[in-house]
This record gives sequence, structure tokens and C-alpha cells, in this order.
Amino acid sequence: MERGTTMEALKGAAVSAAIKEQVQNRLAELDGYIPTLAIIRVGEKPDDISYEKGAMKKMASFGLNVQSYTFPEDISDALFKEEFAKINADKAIDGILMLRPLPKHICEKDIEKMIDPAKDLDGISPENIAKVFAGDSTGFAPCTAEAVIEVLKAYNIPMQGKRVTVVGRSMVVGKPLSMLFVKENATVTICHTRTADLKAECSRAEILVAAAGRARMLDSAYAGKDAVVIDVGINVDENGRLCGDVDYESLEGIASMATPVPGGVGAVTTAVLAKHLVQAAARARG
Ligand SMILES: Nc1nc(=O)c2c([nH]1)NC[C@@H]1CN(c3ccc(C(=O)N[C@@H](CCC(=O)O)C(=O)O)cc3)C=[N+]21
Repeated sequence: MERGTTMEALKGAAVSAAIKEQVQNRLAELDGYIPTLAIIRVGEKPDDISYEKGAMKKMASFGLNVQSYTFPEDISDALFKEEFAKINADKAIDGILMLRPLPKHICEKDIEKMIDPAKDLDGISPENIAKVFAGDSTGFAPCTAEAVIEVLKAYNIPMQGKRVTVVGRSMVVGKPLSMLFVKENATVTICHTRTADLKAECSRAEILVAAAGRARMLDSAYAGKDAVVIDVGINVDENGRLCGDVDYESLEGIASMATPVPGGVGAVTTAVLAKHLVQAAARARG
């Protein structure tokens, strides 16, 4: 089989830089007002802390403010809701990122209903979800889902009429992302743990998105010739290293382009969060 070194890496940094420019132009219209992001974390999960750190770095680099709120793992459901309500109502807070999942004793569903849709930057409220599913772009989509679309747009990869396979049906990536693809006029297949022939469904995709949350579950056997492979997964492998849902190296000579992990979609997710923050602030002040 022909083995080239022709696969193009779709790097997130370039996409993030383009979003930064956009954000700064919008920021300039706010007459010096600097929006503030509230990051809400319950407990000390390493996963949450990594994302929080990444988000804080991104906000700093984009010139945006962050206010961190950290609560103990054993905070009661009632007290957390009380604290959440204060942040939600605070006029000095333009947008909210709540790290998830919350500890099991806190009812996340209730928070989804409580959060002000205008501050719900990661698209967890019913109002934003409905808008995303209705194709109404005034709703905030989950940042990771939107980041996938941003990567494809930044690299001028056409979506219209393309066969897209999304592996994963979560409410944070798979489902909303599938709707964003439909809005771009793609033909979407959603795969999950009960899909009968995952290899076949993936192999015929022109754009393959891995969003299942299982380290290196997809390799070249799942990728069609010249496919564009987008890896949303952020896992830690047995050696403690960050790795995606896709075995990137194995795609060489088969896929035409692929996002690496780290350095792919992850870098774009926090840029989208920043974009949403400035949008939220602009709307609240307009
Ligand atoms: N509402 C919510 N949305 C999330 O998206 C969310 C969450 N809660 N809770 C926690 C998980 C986990 N997660 C991570 C993201 C990046 C890194 C990470 O390590 N990022 C590296 C590199 C990333 C890359 O370049 O691909 C960095 O920022 O330097 C880890 C974990 C997000 N999550």
C-alpha cells in the first residue's frame, strides 16, 4: 500500500488565532468594557481543573476577565443552588461555564433549567438546546460542538452535501454537533455503542468525527480514503499522556486531513467559549 506523509494536520492554534481576531473586533465595539466569565467548579476533578486552566489561559490571552468559583465536593444540593443563583443573577458576570458533570448528589437537570440562557455559554439550557436543534444561530451551542464546525470552516473544508459520520450521541458534542452539520447541509449519520457495523458507517464518511470519549477507539480501519478526521476526544492514556479517540498516526496515507490531540479541537473549544462570552456581553449591553 502506498504510504505517504501527505496527511495534513488540522491545527487548532491557527483557528483559535482567527477567532481571537474576530473576538477583538467585537470587543472594540464594547467601548472599553471587558466581559467577565464565571467558571464554576465543584470538587477537584483533574479533568475539570485541566479545562479550567486552559479556559483561564485563553481568556487572559484574549484580554477577557475570569472569576473562578470553587465549591467543595460535598456541598449540598440546596446550598449549591443558592450559590449558583447568586452568580447567575450577578450583573458583573456576563457568561457562565459550569464544569460538568457535577457530583451525583447535585441535580444537574435543575441547574440546566436555572441558568440564564443569555449567560449559558456552553449551551446547557433547554432554550439554547432548542435553538441549536431548530437551526437558530442566536442560541449558544456547546463550545466543543461549535469548535468542530469552526475548524472545518477555517480550513475551507466543504460540508454541504457531504457524508458526515459522528461517533457519539452526547448532549455536549454528538447530538448538537449533528444538528450544526445539518445546518451546514451535510448528510449526517450518528453512531453509538449499539451501532451494528461501526467500521462500515465510519469508513463511508467523507468527514468522520470521533466524540465517543474512548481512547484510540478509532484507527485507520474506520477511516475512508481521503477522509477528513476530526478528533474531539481528550483522554489520558496508560502512560498518563493526553490522547484522542483516534489513533492519529495510523491515519497516515489514508485520511487526507486530521486534527491532532493535543493541539486540535481542544484549542478551539476555549476560543469559542471566549467568542460566546463577548457575544453574551454585547447582547446584554446592546
Ligand atoms: N462544561 C464542561 N465542558 C467541557 O468541555 C468540560 C467540562 N465541563 N468538564 C471537564 C471536561 C474535560 N475537558 C478537558 C478539556 C481540555 C483538557 C486539556 O488537557 N486541554 C489541554 C490541551 C487540549 C488540546 O490542545 O487538545 C490544554 O488546554 O492545554 C482537559 C480536559 C473539558 N471538559
